[in-house]
Amino acid sequence: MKLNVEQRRIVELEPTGPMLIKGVAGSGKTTVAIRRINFLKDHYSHEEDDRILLVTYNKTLLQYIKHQYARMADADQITAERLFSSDTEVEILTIDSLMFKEFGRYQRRIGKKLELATIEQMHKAMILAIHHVKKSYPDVKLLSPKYSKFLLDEVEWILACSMTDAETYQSADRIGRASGDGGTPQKLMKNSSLRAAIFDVCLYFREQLEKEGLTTYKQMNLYALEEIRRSRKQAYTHIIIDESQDLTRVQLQFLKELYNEKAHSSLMFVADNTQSIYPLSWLGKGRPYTSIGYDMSGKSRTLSKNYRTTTEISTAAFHLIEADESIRANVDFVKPALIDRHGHPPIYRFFLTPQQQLQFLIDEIKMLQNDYALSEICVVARENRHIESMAEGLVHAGIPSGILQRNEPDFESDKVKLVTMHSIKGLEFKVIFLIDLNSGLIPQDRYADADDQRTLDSDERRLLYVGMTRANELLYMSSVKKPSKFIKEIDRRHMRMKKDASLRPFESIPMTDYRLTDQLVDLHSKEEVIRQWLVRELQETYGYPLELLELEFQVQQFSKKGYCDIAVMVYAGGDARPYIIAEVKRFGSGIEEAVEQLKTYLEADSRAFYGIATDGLEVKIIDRNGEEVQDLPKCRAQFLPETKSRRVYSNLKNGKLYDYAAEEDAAEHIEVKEAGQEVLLQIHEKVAVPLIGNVAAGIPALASESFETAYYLPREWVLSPRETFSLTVTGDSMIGAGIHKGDIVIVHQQNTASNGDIVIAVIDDEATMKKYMPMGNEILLVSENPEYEPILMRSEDVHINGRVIGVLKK
Ligand SMILES: Nc1ncnc2c1ncn2[C@@H]1O[C@H](COP(=O)(O)OP(=O)(O)OP(=O)(O)O)[C@@H](O)[C@H]1O
Repeated sequence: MKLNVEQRRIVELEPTGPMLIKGVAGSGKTTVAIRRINFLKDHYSHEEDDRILLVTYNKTLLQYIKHQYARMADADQITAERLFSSDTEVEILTIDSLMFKEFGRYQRRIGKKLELATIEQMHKAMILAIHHVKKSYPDVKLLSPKYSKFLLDEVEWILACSMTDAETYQSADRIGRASGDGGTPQKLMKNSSLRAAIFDVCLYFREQLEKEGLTTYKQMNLYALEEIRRSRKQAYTHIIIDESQDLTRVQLQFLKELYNEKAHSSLMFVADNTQSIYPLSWLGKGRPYTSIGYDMSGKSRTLSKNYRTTTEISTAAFHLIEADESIRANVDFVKPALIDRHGHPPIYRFFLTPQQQLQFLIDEIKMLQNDYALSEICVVARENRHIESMAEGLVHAGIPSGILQRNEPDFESDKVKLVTMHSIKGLEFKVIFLIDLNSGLIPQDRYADADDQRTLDSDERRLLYVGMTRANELLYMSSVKKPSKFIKEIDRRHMRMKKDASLRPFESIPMTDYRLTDQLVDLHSKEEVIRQWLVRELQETYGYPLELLELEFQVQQFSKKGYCDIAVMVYAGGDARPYIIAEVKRFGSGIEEAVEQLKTYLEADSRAFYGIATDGLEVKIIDRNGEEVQDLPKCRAQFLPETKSRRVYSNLKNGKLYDYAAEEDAAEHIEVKEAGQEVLLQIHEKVAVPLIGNVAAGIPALASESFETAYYLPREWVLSPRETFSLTVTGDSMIGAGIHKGDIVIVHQQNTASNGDIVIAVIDDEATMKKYMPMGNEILLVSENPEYEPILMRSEDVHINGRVIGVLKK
């Protein structure tokens, strides 16, 4: 794999103490972290005691890194072999294993063995603590067994933040913390008797456990920190901390103690706060690095290109994040930059029962097996119980499946993997099924207090974002009974109902937006909701103008008359005939009957080609032989009453717009008018401009060969016919300049450009269309779309492929 310019620069950064690498999901943070190890080893690890540590968040991630490297090409494998050989100079370890080792030393030193308390033991100690402290704080309502769960959580947080004295807790900002379980009305004010009481609970709780020879995971970390501080064993010259946004304060302090600061040492925090999913994490909540003793000003680098997923999946995932101001306001928030890698938009399905969802997965996985190994498919749910029951269902249906174990994850065997959203962090699969995205389950419905629930919603939203951004190629999402409110926040335009079909998921349309109402008898019928959705889909997604749609279209079946719910009429030889017919049923009522009805209509009227039956939940498309087909055809120009293809030509050479029409079958027959004028322009000479591909592919080296499609333009619109080509626009980075996906850009092949030109530029072997703005030795490539950040590049890293001189717009 070839790193991009920014990634390479980070790998080769000169070590200057603490530094921060911020990046969006899939931007290569882990990749960069691993590559950097060898760079440090080769150039900044020359003293005898120099050692390098890469810390991963958990064992799954550690195993995953090993697994990924084992599958890489030769050059990378050499990297891997160097890393995973029994090399005393480099260690790749989980934060837990590091701390557990130190905890062991602590126990040996004090000569006492401490066991991890079970949930029940912790609960018991908490109840004792509540009763004990209540005596001193009789007025504090929170001191009640009813709130033991919340108090336990708060105590864990106090310990995780190493607040070892009451004053620190009294003045702490409880960023991202709820104020109480079950809708406790009090907010936990600073310097209050409430906080004093909670801190006493914390002390007494620890005492109780210790008496029993017990400890908690968070307390164990504190012991480890105490031990490392005693031994002052600064063991590593370079430390790279992956997923640092999820570490607790104690864990961060612990790593700081391991850092052996020298003139050539480095401490690299690799983070993405948008993926911070643990409520006890310290930096992920937006706290500054100064809170752990580091000033990162001028020491941070950003990776914003998501290489893992397609633009379609990234866009849908980002919609979730965009809807939450508190996530975007985080100091270290990085807006993802989209890359020109396109694929299938996420598929969303809604089901009435878990059995329907299971059946859908079974059918879909069986179909996917033609293109994917089972090990490339992963099913992800919010809760363990959902993956357990899904695993059982899949195995029962004969699909080899297994839950990915945290400690010993099996990535190799050819089985569908199942995992929770928390555990999939850092991993990736070609196909992801996110199941049970149900109301009340994600986000969990835990607090009556609106502020508390909002805080929890943000955490849960990030969790779903993590899940969505794990997919390399295909993302499925599904809900049962009632969809999660997050689903509604993802614009339907970014989702599909079915694989390889353009149909978007069902959405209920308000009656005020109903279309073709003049053809309706009963606006209130239950089927109408479904029909209106399908009308909109036929119009917006498939491009059939409303004038072509007829409702209650009459089909003559011998002596009987039938009426199909929608007919899409097309023109052929001047006459309109039905082309697609549709039957709709009440939401969720099944489509078998509708499919049978369609078949008889298609038999009766041999002019119709396709039928579509749907109840909003299920959809089936058939051809006139009754065979199932993947999708409906989109509207084509020849379906319309006229046969000319009409476009607008925006001539960037003179800034004028023209109405442009070409015959569908004889492209050289063109008519051109200045926009809005009646008079046709005289065309003395025409040139054929070949369509050689799309913008993402750029202009190939041998662009002078003959190509199938060409657009004919007046000679004066181009500069030099032999160096003029056309490309289809694939992305939406220039919508502000009126250039949209599907438009055709006319490009003059050239290697230079002037300020303000729209150019096809190649960066890292990838072509892209941008506005060109030179700035000294660097070049600013600007998108005309606020969603995309400008890219500043060194001139030598940018290759100009051509200049856009005109746009043929639909
Ligand atoms: N320059 C590149 N070219 C092609 N693929 C890349 C490049 N950089 C990274 N990738 C690929 O993108 C995917 C994501 O990389 P990686 O896991 O390192 O990202 P990350 O930022 O750590 O992701 P996350 O935070 O979401 O876990 C991997 O499949 C990796 O191989």
